[in-house]
This record gives sequence, C-alpha cells and structure tokens, in this order.
Amino acid sequence: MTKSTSSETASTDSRSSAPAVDYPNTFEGPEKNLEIDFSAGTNSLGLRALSRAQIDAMLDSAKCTILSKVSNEYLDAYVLSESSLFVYPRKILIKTCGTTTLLLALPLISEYIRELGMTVEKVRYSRKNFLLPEEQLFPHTSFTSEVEYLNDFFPNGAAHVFGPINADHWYSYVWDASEHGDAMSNSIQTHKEHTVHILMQDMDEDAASFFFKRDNGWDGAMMSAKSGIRGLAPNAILDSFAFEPCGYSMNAIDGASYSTIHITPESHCSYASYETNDMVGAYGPLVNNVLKVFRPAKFTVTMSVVGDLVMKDHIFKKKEFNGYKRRGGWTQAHMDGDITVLKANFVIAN
Ligand SMILES: C[S@@+](CC[C@H](N)C(=O)[O-])C[C@H]1O[C@@H](n2cnc3c(N)ncnc32)[C@H](O)[C@@H]1O
Repeated sequence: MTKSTSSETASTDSRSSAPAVDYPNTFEGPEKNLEIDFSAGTNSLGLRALSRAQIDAMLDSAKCTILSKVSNEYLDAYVLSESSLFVYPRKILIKTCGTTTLLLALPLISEYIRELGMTVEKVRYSRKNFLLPEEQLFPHTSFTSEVEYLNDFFPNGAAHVFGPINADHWYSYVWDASEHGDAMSNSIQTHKEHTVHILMQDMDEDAASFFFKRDNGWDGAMMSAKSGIRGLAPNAILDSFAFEPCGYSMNAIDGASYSTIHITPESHCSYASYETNDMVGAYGPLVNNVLKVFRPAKFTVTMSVVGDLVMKDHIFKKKEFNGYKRRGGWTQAHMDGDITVLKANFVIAN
C-alpha cells in the first residue's frame, strides 16, 4: 500500500474525487504489463519447464509472490500478490501493480531463456499513467527510465505514448527481433494475438461493495458469483482471490485464452482492470458486459494486435458507447513487429 500526493502528469488527476493527500493508503491499481514471445528452444515444454523456484526468484525481483495457480494443456496461470502471471511454452505475460518492479525480472528471464536455448522474438511493455508516480521504484520512476532499462536488453525498441498526456494515457514499448536483422523463425504460436485491456476508474459504489471481504466475509469464488464476474467467463477454469480487508484478483483460462480481472474497490482510488486475449471479434458486447459489472465513471480501452486487426465493431471509433462518450479522440499506431496498438478514453454521459 502506498501513500502520496500527486499523479503522473501534473494536470492529470486520475480520480474524480479529492486529491490523494486527503486519503492515506492510496493503492496504485494501474498495472505494468510485460509480454514476451520466444523462439522454440531445446525443451519441448518451453517456458513451462521452469521450476517453481525459478519462477519464485523471478517474481521476487519484481517484488511480488504467487498466491495460487491453475493450468490447462496450453498455459499456467498464476494469481500474484500484485496481479497475474501467464506462462505459455513460448510466451510469458506478467502484470503487476502497486510499487512492484516488474522490469527487474528481466535479468532472470534472460538467464532462464538462455538455459532453455530460446531467444526473444517480440517484446511488449505497456502501462497506463500512474496515480502516484513519485511512489514508484527504479526503473519505473518514469517512462523514459523504463525505456532506457528495456533498451539495455532489447536495443532500439519503439516507445510511444497513446492519448492525451494531460489526461489518461497509455505508454507502449515494442521490440521485434525481425526488425533488427535477426533470422528468427515465424513459427506457429499456440496463443492468440489480440490483447484487450479495459481500465476502469471511479467504480459505482454498489458494484465496488462486492469486493470488501471485511464487510461480507466472502471468499474470491463468492465475490465472482455475486458480482457477475463468473458470467464473464462461464466456461473457464476460474481462479479468484479475495484480499483482506478488500480487493480482488482473478485469472480465467479457457483453452488457449485467458482473461484476468483485478479490483481496487477503495472509493478514493477505485480501479478495476479487465484483460483478455480471447479473440471475440465483436468487442463491443464484451466491453459492455464488463462495464455492467463495474459501472465505472470512466474507462480506457486499449488493444494490442499482432498481424491483422480483426474487429467487427470498431469500438475505438465510436463517439458514444452504451451511456459513455469518448473523450480525447482515439489513437492508433502501427509499430514494429507488425503490431498495432489502439487506445481511447470514455467517460459516463450524464
Ligand atoms: C486486488 S489487488 C490488485 C491490484 C489491481 N492491479 C487493481 O488495482 O485492480 C489490489 C487491491 O487489494 C488490496 N490489497 C490488500 N492487501 C493487499 C496486498 N497484500 N497486496 C496487494 N493488494 C492488496 C488493495 O488495497 C487493493 O484494494
């Protein structure tokens, strides 16, 4: 838990309520996201051959720990003390919030993949602007510092900022081996390649009330059922965790697809994130179903796509969306590695 006073961009207050200085224990909900794709290596299990001790050590560098794990034939999904980790044979996704030091996991990741005879093919690092940037630790003290750190591992990655820098914005760093002349194979991956993030702020207080363990005594499974979260992934293996006194995290896996939700329900810094790589094609109904659970005053939606953009309803282009209006336009950039990133902010229409 952290306590501080200001937000990342001087004029950006990510909360609609009073400044954080009035509220001790503001939690930094917005997560750092690292997604790395690898070439095939010497072990057919790929990254899934890593031992628990190796994964624990990697997460220790990032300042978080494993709370639980579920698996299927495609991936291992871990709920962490600060968000989630997904491990596929040739892909790792780590998502951490608070004042974690996600990028400090890179030295150990590099060591592990050398041992497995793998090489890095694609790197994506992204995050929303922080509520309390001055609380962050090296190298997360600024996006410039994060990019410098990433560049030590992946020379000359492309760093972009999406959206208005004086409002909610999205930082994205992409590195692709093929852009650097390496002869990497374009081998078939077992995972999907559209990643959607819905980052919601100022949650409706009734919706947030489901996630206070101290008040209702529920465990994660009960919170999932009562809040409507279970209905977002009805057929998935769902692994949920209720924090004390409040807060909720869950991973859901369904075949090669994952979805993950993390909730900070405290009213002065309320935040909920939803992320999935499930390629539903029509993203409007998905976004709408997620919004119905949390009823936020505002949300940011981002998408990272490798290859062709497949979107039946271009939600980023919508000026109005089910009771919300778009604010600050929408942004799309085609980056290295045939990666397209899109981002838009929406606020509730009164
Ligand atoms: C569920 S965790 C995941 C954070 C996620 N990125 C988010 O903000 O939605 C954050 C919530 O759990 C609460 N919490 C309680 N104990 C915690 C712990 N040991 N580590 C992280 N969060 C904790 C925080 O106050 C916050 O409400």
